[in-house]
Amino acid sequence: MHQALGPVHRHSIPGRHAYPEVSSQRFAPLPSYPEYASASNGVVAIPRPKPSIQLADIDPALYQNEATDPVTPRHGHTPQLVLRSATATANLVSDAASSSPVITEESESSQVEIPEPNDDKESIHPYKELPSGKPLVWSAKRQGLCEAVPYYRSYKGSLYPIEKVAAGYLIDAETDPGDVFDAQIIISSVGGGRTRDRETNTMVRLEDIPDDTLQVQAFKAAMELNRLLYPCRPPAPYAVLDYFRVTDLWKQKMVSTGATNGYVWVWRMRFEKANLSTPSWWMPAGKEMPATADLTIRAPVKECAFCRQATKEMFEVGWFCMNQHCPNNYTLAGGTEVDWQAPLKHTEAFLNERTPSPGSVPSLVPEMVDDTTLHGTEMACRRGFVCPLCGCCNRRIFWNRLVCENSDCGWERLAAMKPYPSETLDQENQVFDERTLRTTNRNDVNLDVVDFYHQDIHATMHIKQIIPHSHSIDFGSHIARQYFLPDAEGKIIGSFTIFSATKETNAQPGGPDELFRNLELQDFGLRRNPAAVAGTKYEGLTRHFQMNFGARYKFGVTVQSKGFNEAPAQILMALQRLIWAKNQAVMYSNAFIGSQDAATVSQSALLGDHQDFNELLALGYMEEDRIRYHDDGEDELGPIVSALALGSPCLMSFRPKAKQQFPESLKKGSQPKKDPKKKCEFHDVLQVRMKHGDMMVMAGTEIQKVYEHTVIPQGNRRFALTARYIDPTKMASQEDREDAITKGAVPDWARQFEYQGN
Ligand SMILES: O=C(O)CCC(=O)C(=O)O
Repeated sequence: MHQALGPVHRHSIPGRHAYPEVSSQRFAPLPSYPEYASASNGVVAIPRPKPSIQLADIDPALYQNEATDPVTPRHGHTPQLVLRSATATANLVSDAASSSPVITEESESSQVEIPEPNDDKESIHPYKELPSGKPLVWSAKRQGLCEAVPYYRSYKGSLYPIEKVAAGYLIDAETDPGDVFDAQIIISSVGGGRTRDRETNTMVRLEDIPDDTLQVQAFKAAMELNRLLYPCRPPAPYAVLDYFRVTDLWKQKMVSTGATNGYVWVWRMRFEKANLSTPSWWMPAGKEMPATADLTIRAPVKECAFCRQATKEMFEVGWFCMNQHCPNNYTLAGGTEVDWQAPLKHTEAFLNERTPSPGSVPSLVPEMVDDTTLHGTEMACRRGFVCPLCGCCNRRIFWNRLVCENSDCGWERLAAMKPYPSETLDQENQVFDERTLRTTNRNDVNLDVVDFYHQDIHATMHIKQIIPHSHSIDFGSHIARQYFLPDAEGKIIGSFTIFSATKETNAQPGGPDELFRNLELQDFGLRRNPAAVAGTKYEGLTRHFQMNFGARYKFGVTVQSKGFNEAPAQILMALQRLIWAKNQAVMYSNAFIGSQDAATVSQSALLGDHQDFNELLALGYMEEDRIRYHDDGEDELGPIVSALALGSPCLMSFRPKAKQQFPESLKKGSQPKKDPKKKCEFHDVLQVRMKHGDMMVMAGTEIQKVYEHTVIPQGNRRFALTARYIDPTKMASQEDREDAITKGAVPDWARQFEYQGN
């Protein structure tokens, strides 16, 4: 039986260990709140290794094509197209074979060496010649390419479309017979449609490339709009070739040993370099560059007598209709069937056709952002950049420095933060409030909280059937709302408490305002760290910046760490506030849980004596940064995690982990058919707004086992200072244990910051 609870009034702080008075709340039904994880778009990914570790805070864009999100062209660039990469030329047929681009020597634009790629390139092209030049823009990491250039932001798949028009293209690692890679012409197939053959370990085609794929449509659009297209290739794992245009797009029969009739229909395309008068760096030294383009050469176009469809004569065997649905397709003039099993060689006329210059061709090198009018955490600053010295595509790794990732280069520039204006923070809060209020009204959520305090739509959304118990506690300095989270059987496993600070609390000396204003301008070590496949070209950096203090916190990401005795005073001030919040949250949580029927409570929910925090992880978020669903459930962690929020507001959401047996009705969509092992995700059961100065406490080890949480900032500059206890006795080595004890000890001078909730 759960007891009925009466309202509590402001400024009533209950006595220690007494069961506090609490306010009961009505709960609204499951709201249809927005989903933040975007769905996959069905673009077929080029083959690549799976990340070796699964991590919650890896940049989500790595595993979903950014192009699936609504994309607006940035920097006002003409959409372009990119071609790729290390293995692309392995089987290029025809006259391109001996002249395919490979390793580079020196760039005209730079005296800095492009480092030797550390992937498989050399073993694939050992016989090929060095190229005559160097790319202006190149990248050792796919994430670097995607973050630094506006024309290729596709983390998955080979195509980068902008508003459904092909803008950048990565030449597929796999090739088809008839592919051409020349100084000015590239002929290739639309990506995707291949499957790995287990016996031969090669990629084979088993299915037609459908006409309505995103890729085919995007290339059609690019061709119709006469857009400039953009390929890229070795010598670096990713190297930008130049602007290209799609001149032809057609469907061709390709041999397939797996297909029932022995072939599949594949979309093919011909790219032509936009600026025909500039050298193509990827051509081997000594290879003659094409003479002035002859714009009069044209391959004849003929109409089929059966289907009336016009087809260009592009193969040496002669003209034939290429309409897949025409009864006369693949039949030569004399009635002989075209031998589609033999590689079809393109005619000289088709290869030598040239299109008149499009006029000015934009620069391949995006301009460095002029940040003089920015504050430093806006997206324009957060994006990567192309090194002005060596052309390397760089990710924004450090909070307030731009550093070229090419270790042979050394280019570096300070990117000092400017104070984030209070008015902008107010605006962010206002927008967030309005949005939340709309959702609140729409879903009739938590109205009693609004009514109760008449001032604060905290708009916590939760599902009444799942979280039936919550209460509010007024500390004067903070209003706390405490939610009791159950497991799938309904037993309480712990609590989540959010302490909302008043403006006066924030403004106190040593309070959140002062902490934020100090931390935002300091370099206290924040940086992004590899969260997946570190060291490879698929390495993914986290979507936020980290620095650890106190005992080392070992989770999937290796974060640099300093002892508390080396931490800035602001970190230790925050730590003391978090210790206060922890103690209050645990006291009230224990009081409520202790009052419940023992059968309805999990044993671990009631927390006995616990250690103070010995670790604090600082996270910095710039525009659009976030932390994905994850738990804080590492074995060495104590049962309580607490965080102080500074700066822009955020939304924190909890959902049961996919393996949990919560009601089916709580699931999003139905079981994925393609992958029966993949569990369906649950809806969020609790969403809480956290604003500047607020603190949250998660209490109970099982919470981390049953639920996962995500935090999505709603503005451009936010810090989260999250404290935990890391148990040295559970650490693997004596060295780690000693290190944790030394680094996790709070220095005596920090006792002056002890916080009493005032
Ligand atoms: O408040 C935040 O930004 C995220 C904190 C968090 O989820 C964590 O550190 O585990």
